[in-house]
Amino acid sequence: MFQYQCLNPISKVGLDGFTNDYTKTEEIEKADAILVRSASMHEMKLPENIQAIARAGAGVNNIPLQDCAEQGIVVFNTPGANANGVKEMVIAGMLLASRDIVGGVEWVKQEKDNENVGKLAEKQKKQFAGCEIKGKKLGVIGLGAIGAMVANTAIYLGMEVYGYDPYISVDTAWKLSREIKHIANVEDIFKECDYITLHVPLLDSTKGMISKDSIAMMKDGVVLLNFSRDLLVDETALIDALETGKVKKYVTDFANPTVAGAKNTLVTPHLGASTAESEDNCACMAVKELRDYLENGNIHNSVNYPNCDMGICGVAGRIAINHKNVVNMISQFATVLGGAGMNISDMTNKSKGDYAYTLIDLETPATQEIIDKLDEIEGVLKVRIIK
Ligand SMILES: NC(=O)C1=CN([C@@H]2O[C@H](COP(=O)(O)OP(=O)(O)OC[C@H]3O[C@@H](n4cnc5c(N)ncnc54)[C@H](O)[C@@H]3O)[C@@H](O)[C@H]2O)C=CC1
Ligand SMILES: O=C(O)CCC(=O)C(=O)O
Repeated sequence: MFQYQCLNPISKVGLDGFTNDYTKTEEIEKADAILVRSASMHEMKLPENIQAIARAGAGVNNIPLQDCAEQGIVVFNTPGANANGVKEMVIAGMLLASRDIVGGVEWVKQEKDNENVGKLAEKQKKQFAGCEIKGKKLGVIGLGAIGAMVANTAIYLGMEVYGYDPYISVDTAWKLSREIKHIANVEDIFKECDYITLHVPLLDSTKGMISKDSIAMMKDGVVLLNFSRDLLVDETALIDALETGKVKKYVTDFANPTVAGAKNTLVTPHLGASTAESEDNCACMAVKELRDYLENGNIHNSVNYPNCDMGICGVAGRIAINHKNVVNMISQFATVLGGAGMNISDMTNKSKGDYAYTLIDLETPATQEIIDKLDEIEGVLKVRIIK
């Protein structure tokens, strides 16, 4: 039996993927797993009983990944599961920034009691007019699940698309339209593009990537779209650029006091993934990942531990060991198991950065005594009997 806690509302369609062996708890001390969306976990103390955290979404900047890894807690996300939802918001954002659609709608509302509203509209509409996106240059920074979809869709809309991602995955590269121009230097995007959209994770290396200097390189009247995270942009510098008209519009999904009432901003309340489809997709993927980890020890889509798969646990015994990626671990595991007369029938060891994971199938079920001995080995962070 397993217990899980939800730190945010998680789609029922996804939670229905848990079998009767799972129950929901409000007590973190009882939970084996946590499901989370955007709730910040940085100040939370995670008890030893927590085995895994699944972020029903892409961005994991709300989770202390390193601390979790150090506690042997595997953190998952759901790559691509909400990408279409965000892509549709980005396309909407480009259109809303191109004509003053929001201002026009507001104007009509204000004139709701004016019986000449139709006639007046013909006179007033020029103040809300703008341009089309067809033929304009769009720079996409970050060509992962979302960026690739935005780039491909913009091609269909007749835009000239420049794509920049020095770490692009082979899978995503295959999915990109051949009409997208591959940009090797992000400054070319700053200098050339009419619209620039950000689709990178918030990391130390990406924080503040849109700075006073990068804004200075941009074309006058550029539109900046940020559906990734607010800290990617030096928003104080951006507000100055919006005041002068250097940046025509800032479309952002991240409300904060700096941008909420600022001139020429279109701010949405983190709505990118708020569609029934995205919420269901993320929750289904998150639940699947947690179940495979808790029931079989397999890891798929972890952001702090390596992927590892030994299939469904149909053997007599299986143990999972989360440990530091240091020398001599496997021989120590084998010594403990061999010393207890336990024969290893299969084994996988994978590493990711400073952390590693070993799954061991045994011809006999593991005992608590063995687990305690493995736990004593220096560098071992967590040991679990799967079966
Ligand atoms: N507004 C919303 O509701 C949502 C926001 N997001 C945000 O969007 C971000 C991207 O999401 P996905 O596309 O699903 O993630 P992803 O992991 O599929 O793609 C991120 C891409 O950024 C690239 N990248 C990393 N550093 C870079 C750099 N310095 N310059 C250029 N490219 C760089 C990576 O190589 C990768 O291809 C998330 O990390 C999250 O912060 C994601 C989903 C919903
Ligand atoms: O769960 C949400 O609504 C936020 C989605 C998001 O920002 C993400 O997946 O990175």
